[in-house]
Amino acid sequence: MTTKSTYYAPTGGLPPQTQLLSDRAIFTEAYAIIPKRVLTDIVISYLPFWTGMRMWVLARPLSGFSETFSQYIVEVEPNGGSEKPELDANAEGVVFIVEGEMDITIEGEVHHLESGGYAFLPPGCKWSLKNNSDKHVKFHWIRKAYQHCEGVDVPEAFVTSDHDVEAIEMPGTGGVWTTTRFTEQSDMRHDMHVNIVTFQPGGVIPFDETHVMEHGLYVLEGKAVYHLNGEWVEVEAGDFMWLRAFCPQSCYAGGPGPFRYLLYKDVNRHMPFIRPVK
Ligand SMILES: NC(=O)N[C@H](N)C(=O)O
Repeated sequence: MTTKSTYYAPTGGLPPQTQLLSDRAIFTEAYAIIPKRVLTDIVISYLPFWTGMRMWVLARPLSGFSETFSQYIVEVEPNGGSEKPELDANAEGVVFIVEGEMDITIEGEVHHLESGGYAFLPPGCKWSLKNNSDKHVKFHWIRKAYQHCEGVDVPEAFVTSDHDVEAIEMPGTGGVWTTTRFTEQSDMRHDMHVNIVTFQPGGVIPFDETHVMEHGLYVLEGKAVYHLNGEWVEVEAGDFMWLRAFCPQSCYAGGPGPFRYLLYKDVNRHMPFIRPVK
């Protein structure tokens, strides 16, 4: 299936001086909302061994105990990139392009990724990245410490695109709620899923899902009201939601177009054993 999508990609700079001060940035014990207008020059970060890049950190483990992932939006200038993007040998990652194009080299093979392009990078994978185009490229980079499991292989790297993977209807929803799955749910090599969830206008999660798995949700397109831990929050393209384990969640897609988000979820593992069994 080939359909072109336009994703929200932040612009940086500062909001105009005329902007109202009312804001929807929220941080509670169960969730955080980072609205798109918070993604300004004030919150820019950089990383070692990168050139011509800046990034917005959307999520990272806070307590060092129960949170599983970090998520960045990375902007790379023409000719920018990194020969040593990942410094942690046990980190796996997903890269998802929201604007522009770039080349990613994985184990010596060069792949050209455009908007909607998706790369899975397993732990220990050798990869590098370069923007060979004449425009900025922007992408999400989601990272997690891989949970090895004796007898289960580490998954291999792959490259695909939102445009090449068919969205699957959630049972009984008549197609108003679909999920684009980039890995098979039954593939036990994977301990994280980064999928795209799409609701057509009026589509709903009709009950407060409550589960131990964490989420990062970045709104790629459209708008909705999300019900988070008993509170209604309006969200739109460019907003980020960080949901801690157990945060009750449901939503209502407001239209007029589809409501789509990139969804991180930790899956397929026992909870970590903190102490070895004697
Ligand atoms: N908020 C969500 O989209 N949650 C998903 N249904 C999920 O947990 O897979």
